[in-house]
Amino acid sequence: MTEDLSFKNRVVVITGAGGGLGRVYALEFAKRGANVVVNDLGGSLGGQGHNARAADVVVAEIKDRFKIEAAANYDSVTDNAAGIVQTAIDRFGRVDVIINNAGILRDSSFAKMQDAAFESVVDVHLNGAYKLSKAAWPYFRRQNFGRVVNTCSPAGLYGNFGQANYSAAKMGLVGFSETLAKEGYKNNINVNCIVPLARSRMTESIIPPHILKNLAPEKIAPMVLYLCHESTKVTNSIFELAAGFYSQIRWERSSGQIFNPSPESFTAEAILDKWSSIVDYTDKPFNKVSHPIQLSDYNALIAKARQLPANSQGSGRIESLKGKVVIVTGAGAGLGKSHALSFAKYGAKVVINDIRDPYTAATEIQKLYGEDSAVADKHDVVTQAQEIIETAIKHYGKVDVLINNAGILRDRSFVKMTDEEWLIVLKVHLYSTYGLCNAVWPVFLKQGGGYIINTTSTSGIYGNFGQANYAAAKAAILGLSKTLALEGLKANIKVNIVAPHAETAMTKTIFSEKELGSHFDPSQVSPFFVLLATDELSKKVGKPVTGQLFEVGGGWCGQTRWQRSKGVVSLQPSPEFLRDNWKNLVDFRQSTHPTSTQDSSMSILQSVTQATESAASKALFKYSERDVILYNLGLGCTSQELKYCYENDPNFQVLPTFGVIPFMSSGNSIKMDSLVENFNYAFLLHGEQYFKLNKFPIPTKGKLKTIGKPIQVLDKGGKAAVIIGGYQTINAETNETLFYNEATFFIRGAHAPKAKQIKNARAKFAVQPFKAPETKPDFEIEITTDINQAAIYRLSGDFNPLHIDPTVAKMSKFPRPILHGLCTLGVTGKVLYEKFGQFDEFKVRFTNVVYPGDRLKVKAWKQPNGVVIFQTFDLDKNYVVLDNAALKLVGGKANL
Ligand SMILES: CCCCCCC[C@@H](O)CC(=O)SCCNC(=O)CCNC(=O)[C@H](O)C(C)(C)COP(=O)(O)OP(=O)(O)OC[C@H]1O[C@@H](n2cnc3c(N)ncnc32)[C@H](O)[C@@H]1OP(=O)(O)O
Repeated sequence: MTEDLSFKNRVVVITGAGGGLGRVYALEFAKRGANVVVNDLGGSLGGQGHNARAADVVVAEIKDRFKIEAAANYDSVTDNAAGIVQTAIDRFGRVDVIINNAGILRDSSFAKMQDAAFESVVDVHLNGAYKLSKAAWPYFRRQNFGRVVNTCSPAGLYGNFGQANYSAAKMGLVGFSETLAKEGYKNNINVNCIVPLARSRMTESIIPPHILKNLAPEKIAPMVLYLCHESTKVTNSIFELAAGFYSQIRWERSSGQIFNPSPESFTAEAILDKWSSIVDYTDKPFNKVSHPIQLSDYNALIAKARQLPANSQGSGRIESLKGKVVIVTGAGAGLGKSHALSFAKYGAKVVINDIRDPYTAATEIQKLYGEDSAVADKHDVVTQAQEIIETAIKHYGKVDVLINNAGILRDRSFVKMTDEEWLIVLKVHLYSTYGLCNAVWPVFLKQGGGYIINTTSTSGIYGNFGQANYAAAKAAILGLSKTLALEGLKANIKVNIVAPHAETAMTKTIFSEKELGSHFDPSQVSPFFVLLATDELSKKVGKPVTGQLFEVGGGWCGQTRWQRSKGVVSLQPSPEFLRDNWKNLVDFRQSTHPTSTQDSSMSILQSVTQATESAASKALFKYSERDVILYNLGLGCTSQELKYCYENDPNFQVLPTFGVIPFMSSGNSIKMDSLVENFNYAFLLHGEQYFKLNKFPIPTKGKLKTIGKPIQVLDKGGKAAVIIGGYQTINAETNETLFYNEATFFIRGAHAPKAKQIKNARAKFAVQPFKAPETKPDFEIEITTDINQAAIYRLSGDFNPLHIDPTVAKMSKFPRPILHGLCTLGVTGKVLYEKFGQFDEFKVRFTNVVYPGDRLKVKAWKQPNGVVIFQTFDLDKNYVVLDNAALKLVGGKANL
């Protein structure tokens, strides 16, 4: 199919269209025949100022280039969203598409975040999108057609340091969109979310320039156009995209664990005992792993749960809550009261906050657990967060745990929802959660840690008819919490999120007839909250449990995470490309589970780099004397060594380790991301290298071709996956084989499932063990690497930013850029070649990281049959960096 998707006679409203993404969308829609309302307030990135020019310039450009009418609008989405839609109606008589794109940033660490920075960002992104959608909705319903694209961000899905406000707003848009999609379905109103990473005013300040250059807004527009076309049926979906990479992202819910729900044995200890099963994503007899758009079938789960015998309590007792101070908001009744009672049972002191009656619950707890066990607090969570924290400090001198539980419902279909109903629900759930977290944060920082458990809802995760306000607020809490978890990690503050399923006064209106009275009791939820606030949980898991989302109720406990399709890449994308490749785009068979903004962004950019390189690798590897000199310089050769640096020297030559260079340009004939799960280029390290030279000296120029294939794919206990590629390099003109390489890549955090593991035969020398003897070496030499060594070496073809870019190095968990493994190999190879002469086989294991500037010591031991075992040691770091290493001299002769 090649036919162009036309937008003739369609009217498209785009907010923030004076520049960046919005402008490119506007131009693309207009190019395809749409009348566009270019809305731009003309404000600065921080949201101040007013300047009509930005929208005018785009309108003029549209008219000039495409000879079609467009209209400028300068209203703010927060103050007059209806005015923006009105411009469409006044100028073009209808509105078909709205793109909620306008945004501002007010980044700051959570410790320093001001209320105004939180509120203004939520206001523009979330409330603005609500108001514009609300204004367009009646038109969409009447004409039985509408398309909405809301702009989310990786910061919303995964959290991002310094962006608590932005994460909340952007994730809020996900819950909001899911709800609108459900409500709009029967009127042919499609609502989707895009999660772009694009070059814009916003990203320019936070993404390194070499990455930015791939992030053109032109690569995002095709998806927006495709989603808005009348022939596109896609709705209620989320798409992550950048730089020509397009994928779908959806929720994945673990099969979880069922327990007998009766309070006698459904305890925090019982849950702790089965923790690994709760976070296990394999099918179980009672439940399958799922990719839902709604809550679990709790009726079926509780029916099965009730059949179970009493739960095992395991061997671990929970002691860490004794004397801890726990604030529970909305604790006068329902879930909050149940949480408070559960904490008190474990020896904690509870602050019972409730705006109506905190006293009855507090008295009940005091009667059970003593006068000092509870204190009532009647402050308003929306306006008196600070006072609530102070109640705890005044009575108990500290706060250890904050449970944000207070909530209200104002359910109403979107078409009827009033602005008051929207705002009050956001205030009670989202603004109060923010406010309380913000008020307790300095207390936790001072105390050296703390626990926050925020309450979300399945409506927030999946959206729910009639709950646009509640879904938006609860999803926003999710985004907020993910950022808090990231920011809190170093300070020992753990933040988790639970979507409870329980029948309370608040939820009475939304439970179906069938469910009411089926005893989804709060006691089936509270032990889970208790466990999340214990030290025992992280101790058992072996790392901090934080930033996680759980669904709990009726005796069932599960975890929910993001799953991303493998996606498709196009270097010259178009809406038609997406239409024609849609099946592949939404194919989840080779999915990943990104967990952080860095993780997600790096793997996207890697997919694009691979595709680019793969296109390039179809070409020849051509090299000249210039490339030879550059390679030799990259290994530290100097102008004192003319045979390596001057093409007219009679002995001009390339060092023999050049045999590892040509294969790098074809490395992407092996698609690493499809061989292992959770592949992330940022966590790839070169593990080992073997090569064989069939021709020496190596010609100083040539045209070569390399064909690579995976020969082994291994799993290292879930901690890493290893891919070993075999690469044959031939002279493209004579077909003569020049080199054979086996490269081992060690990918931290990846996993090779059984079905994908391969174990084909390897070269004999490559797998032979070569332990460094304990005897005195036959040869040793010190080499000082240059501080610029990686900067020069990369020009020979390995442009992995890990070796030059401090930001990428940090993402990969190194303090600064590291040296290429093959550079350490080459530096070592040079001194051994000069000492022992020509070799034809060579292998090493990279055992530790070398930093440019490090001093190295190479030691070598001559063996029978012309083998030389060697080892390279980093004198600055005091560790071995090349081990299990040997070379085989040509003809078995050594120059010793
Ligand atoms: C062609 C196109 C693609 C181009 C890509 C270009 C990529 C380059 O730009 C990237 C680079 O140059 S990175 C720089 C060079 N490499 C390094 O610095 C890595 C140094 N090594 C390490 O840090 C650790 O050894 C480390 C982290 C690798 C392993 O350490 P640990 O996690 O402590 O492992 P350990 O517990 O000791 O062992 C676990 C299992 O893994 C095996 N193993 C260990 N080191 C290995 C290594 N270096 N290579 C391969 N396998 C290795 C162990 O044998 C063990 O396996 P098993 O469990 O089966 O016994």
